[in-house]
Amino acid sequence: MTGDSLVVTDLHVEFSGFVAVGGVSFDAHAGEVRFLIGPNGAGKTTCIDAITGLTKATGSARLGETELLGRQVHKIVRLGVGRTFQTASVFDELTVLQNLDIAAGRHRPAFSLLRARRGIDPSIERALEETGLTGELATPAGILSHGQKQWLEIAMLLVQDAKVLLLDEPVAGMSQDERTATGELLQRIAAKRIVLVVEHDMDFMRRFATRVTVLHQGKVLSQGTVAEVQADPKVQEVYLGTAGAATTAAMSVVPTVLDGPLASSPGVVAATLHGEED
Ligand SMILES: Nc1ncnc2c1ncn2[C@@H]1O[C@H](COP(=O)(O)OP(=O)(O)OP(=O)(O)O)[C@@H](O)[C@H]1O
Repeated sequence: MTGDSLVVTDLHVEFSGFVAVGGVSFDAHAGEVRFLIGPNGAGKTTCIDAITGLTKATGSARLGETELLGRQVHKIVRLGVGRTFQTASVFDELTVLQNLDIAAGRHRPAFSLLRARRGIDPSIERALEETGLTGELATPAGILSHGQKQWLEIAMLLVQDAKVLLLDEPVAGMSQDERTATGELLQRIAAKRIVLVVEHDMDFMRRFATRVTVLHQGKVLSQGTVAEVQADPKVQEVYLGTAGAATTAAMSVVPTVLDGPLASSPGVVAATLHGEED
C-alpha cells in the first residue's frame, strides 16, 4: 500500500437535508502544499470533518489503497491522518515537552513513556527541530505566542508520525513573520507527507500553495495551480460578478486576511485572489 496520496471522490455531506458538500473531488500528494479555499460556508471544514470521520459522508476518501469513509475517528487517526482545528487544542498548563510526551505516548506502552521522560524521545527531538520549538521545551504551552501554539499542534502530529496533516486555518491571527515561518514549515513537512491547508488568507495561499481547490457553495468551482485558479473565468465570474475590473481595483485596499463577515463577500475574495498585497 502506498499512503502517498489522498484521493477524495464525489464527497457528499448533508445536514438535515441541507447539502453542505455536494460531490467534491480533489486529491493531495506528498511533496506539495495543497490548499482548499473558498468563502465562509463553502464546505471546507466539512470536507476535513468528513475525511477524519467526525461527520458522516458518502463518496470516497482514500489514503493510498485504504478507504477512510465509514471508519471510526480513532481508527482514522491510527492510519496516520492528523488534523488541527481553527483554535489550537494544546494543554496550556503543561510544558511543550509534556504536550509532546502525551502526543507520542498515545502510540507507546506506559513503560516507554516513562523512559522518554528521562531523556527526550528522538521523535520529539525531530519534531521540535522541524517546528523550531527546541528552545521552548520547558515553556508552558499557555504562554507560547499564537504562532508557536499552532506549531506545537503540528509538532504533536509529527511525533504521532502523521502521514496526512489537515490544517484548518493554521495562520489565522498570526503576525506576518509567523505566517512566513509557518509557510516555510509547511513546505518542509510536505516534502514527505500529505499536507492539506484550509485557509482564508489569500496572500498566504499565493505564496505557499502548490495546488489549490476553490470551493463555492459545497462544490468545486476551480482547481489547479495558483496561476490557473486566478485566471479561471469561473472564479472571476462567481467572485467578481459583473463589476469586473472596477471591483478588483476598488478592493485592492482590502486586507488579504479574510475573516468574519468580510470573508463571505465574493468581491473581497476575488480581489485578494488577484494578488494585491497588504
Ligand atoms: N453540524 C452542522 N449542522 C448544520 N449545518 C452545518 C453543520 N456544520 C456546517 N454546517 C453548514 O454547512 C456549510 C459549510 O460549512 P463549513 O464550516 O464546512 O464551511 P467553511 O467553508 O469551512 O466555512 P468557514 O470558512 O466559515 O469555516 C455552512 O452552511 C454551515 O452552516
